[in-house]
Amino acid sequence: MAKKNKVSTTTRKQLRQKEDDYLKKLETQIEEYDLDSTKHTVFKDLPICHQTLKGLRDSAFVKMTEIQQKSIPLSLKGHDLLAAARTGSGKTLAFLIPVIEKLYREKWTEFDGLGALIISPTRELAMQIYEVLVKIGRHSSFSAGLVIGGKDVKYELERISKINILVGTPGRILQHMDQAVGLNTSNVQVLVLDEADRCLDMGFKKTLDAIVTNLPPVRQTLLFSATQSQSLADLARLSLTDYKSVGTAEVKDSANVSATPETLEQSYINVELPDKLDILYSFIKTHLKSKMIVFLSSSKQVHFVYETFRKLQPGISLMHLHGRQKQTARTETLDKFSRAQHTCLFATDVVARGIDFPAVDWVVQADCPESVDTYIHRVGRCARYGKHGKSLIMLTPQEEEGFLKRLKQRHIEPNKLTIKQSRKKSIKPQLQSLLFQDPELKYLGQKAFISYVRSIYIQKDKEVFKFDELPNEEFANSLGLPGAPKIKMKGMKSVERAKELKNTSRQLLSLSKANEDGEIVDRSKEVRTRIDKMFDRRNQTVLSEHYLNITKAQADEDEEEDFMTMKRQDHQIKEDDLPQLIAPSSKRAQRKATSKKASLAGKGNPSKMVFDDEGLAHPVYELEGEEDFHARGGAEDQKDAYLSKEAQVMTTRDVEDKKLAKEKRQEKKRKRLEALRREEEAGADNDSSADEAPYQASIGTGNLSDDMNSSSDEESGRTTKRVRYSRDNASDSEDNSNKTSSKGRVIEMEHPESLEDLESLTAKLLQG
Ligand SMILES: Nc1ncnc2c1ncn2[C@@H]1O[C@H](COP(=O)(O)OP(=O)(O)OP(=O)(O)O)[C@@H](O)[C@H]1O
Repeated sequence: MAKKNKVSTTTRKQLRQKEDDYLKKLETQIEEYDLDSTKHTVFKDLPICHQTLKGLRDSAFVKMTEIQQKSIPLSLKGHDLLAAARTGSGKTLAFLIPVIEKLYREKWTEFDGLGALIISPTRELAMQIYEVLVKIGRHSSFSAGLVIGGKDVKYELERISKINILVGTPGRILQHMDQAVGLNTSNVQVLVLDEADRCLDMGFKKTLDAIVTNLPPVRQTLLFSATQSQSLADLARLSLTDYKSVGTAEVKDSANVSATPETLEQSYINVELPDKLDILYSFIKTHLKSKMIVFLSSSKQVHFVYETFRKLQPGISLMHLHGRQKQTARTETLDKFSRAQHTCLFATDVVARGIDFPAVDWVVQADCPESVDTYIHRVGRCARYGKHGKSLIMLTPQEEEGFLKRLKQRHIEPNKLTIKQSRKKSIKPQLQSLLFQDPELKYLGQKAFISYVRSIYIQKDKEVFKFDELPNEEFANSLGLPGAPKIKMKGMKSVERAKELKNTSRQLLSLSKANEDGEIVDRSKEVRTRIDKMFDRRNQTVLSEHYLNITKAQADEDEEEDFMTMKRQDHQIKEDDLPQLIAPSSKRAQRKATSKKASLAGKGNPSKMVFDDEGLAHPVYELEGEEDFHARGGAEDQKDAYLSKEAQVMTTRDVEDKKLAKEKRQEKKRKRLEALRREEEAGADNDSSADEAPYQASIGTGNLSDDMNSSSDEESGRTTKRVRYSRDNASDSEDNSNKTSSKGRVIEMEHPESLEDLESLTAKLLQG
């Protein structure tokens, strides 16, 4: 046994030695590795471990892409890196391989905690990176974890301490850093930012800074992106000092090099904004055998186009994906779209970056992107890894010149396409009819309109996006809306901004038929059809429902319209016409407002009015036997006589009513006593005097006393509790015919075991 142990110890020592030798050899190979990328074209040439090589081979990765050839050796040598390469050129592997290798060479184990942190700006991208990591790292012994928003944070918390390589979105990673006791970041060896320019931009600045302050200053940092826009100051935040750049010059602005894939065929069409949906629909109809992504500027746009096009049934499966969907729905769509052959996905820029959808034929940018970078990322969803792909961007006449100029500066020159009029189909009537039938759709349309207008308004590049020139009314009609929703700007901070908005708000105000003083122009003389009116009515309901129910949750949902509110132009009603709907603020005042008594108070005594044949109202005495009445004299003269006569009648009636009520009461009590007597007789046989545990309960207004007993009914085989019911009821004391004293009168009942028992007991008591 001892010998065996000795052998195994020796073997272990030998193994360790062998491993150390292997690691030393790897280190030497890395040091001596020739950085001339043309010399090494396959992964096998790289100084990386067997396990990683096997993982790559199993995943059918054999030949390296250009960015991989250039960047992996540098990363292996331990340099910080700023790498840029076209979309779909294999950047994911370019950073994952060095991460795995670094931990391998450091002999990382699960007890060493977190060794590498990979940050991605979107959940979808993080998921994808994680999948590739699991694929190529399947023969390694590290543990990997994915932390993204929308997932169960508690579940993640429990496991996070054992993770060696963590992939996630900035917000969720920081949340874990704040919450997870087990997440020790003091040992992190490598930090990776995928889509670095996005991670570094203002939206993520604070979060990223907070994450970085939790990391050790001595570490390797790798930044990857298809576009590079960050300043040196941004890089300094990440303590990138002596870093190497790969491919950044090409991507940025070197002469004649476009940042888009060479295999991508790019085109554009000039489309008037109100024709956009017609063209989009016609495009989809003529590309039914394609897999395409249609980019729109906002979630609301996506939602609206998806819902309406779905109803129009173009003949291809439709999907939609945007950031306001639940994570499960997003993941499901992502998965479905990846697997589908012919399909159309309407999406926001949430999938513009990094997502590797297989075999996408077309990328259609229905709304102009905010920048050339976004354009590059969007079109990069097709033509990936050397495959062929096509892109189409729709530019309005206002956007065309400016955006083409921007593209040209980055050496992107899409071909102009024209639309065959014969293939163009107008869907405006269908949209109008759909929105007319479905108020929810109409509501979506209004939201889509507003979010589009807003998206144009907030764009920084005013040479491309001209808010003032938007054909609002026509655009609204093209969405199927009867008119442009009125948009009220909020939060205008600077005078300049206010000035800028003056023209446009005037334009919008004129649409709402109100003059500059805010007076409503009389629309009664306009010719309005029955359908117009119905439309208005429905619309009112929809809006009121949504706007009256705005809660905090909804406010979150509507954050996009933070500085805008919507008011339908044809909803303007003069304030005088409206009933007072101002809600009282205090609870007391609210109670008062809803109390009938309070609402009648202060209105004086009510007087009954009767309407004559002409519909005129009269006090009741005026119309009683009208002719006789007038024969007896004027109304004022007869008023007092009439009132005293009526008072006499009422007194007589009152006496009769009281008498009748007393008789009814006596009859009821007589019946009740009879029933009680019958019950007492029937209950005498089963009575038990055995003391049992007290039982407390209360039913209705009667009190069950503490001396309630329960007994066991052995015959029936179930526990039957008997309760002594002592009633102290004021009405009983009035009853002189009752010989039993009302106080302490005992009614013995079966204690209710079930709800039915309870109900029957209540019924019995009430009867009694
Ligand atoms: N060496 C390789 N051999 C074969 N296929 C590869 C190789 N490297 C990457 N790929 C494939 O190329 C596609 C694009 O890779 P990846 O998603 O890493 O691109 P990317 O440069 O990160 O793109 P983006 O800029 O859009 O994020 C993926 O399907 C990936 O599997």
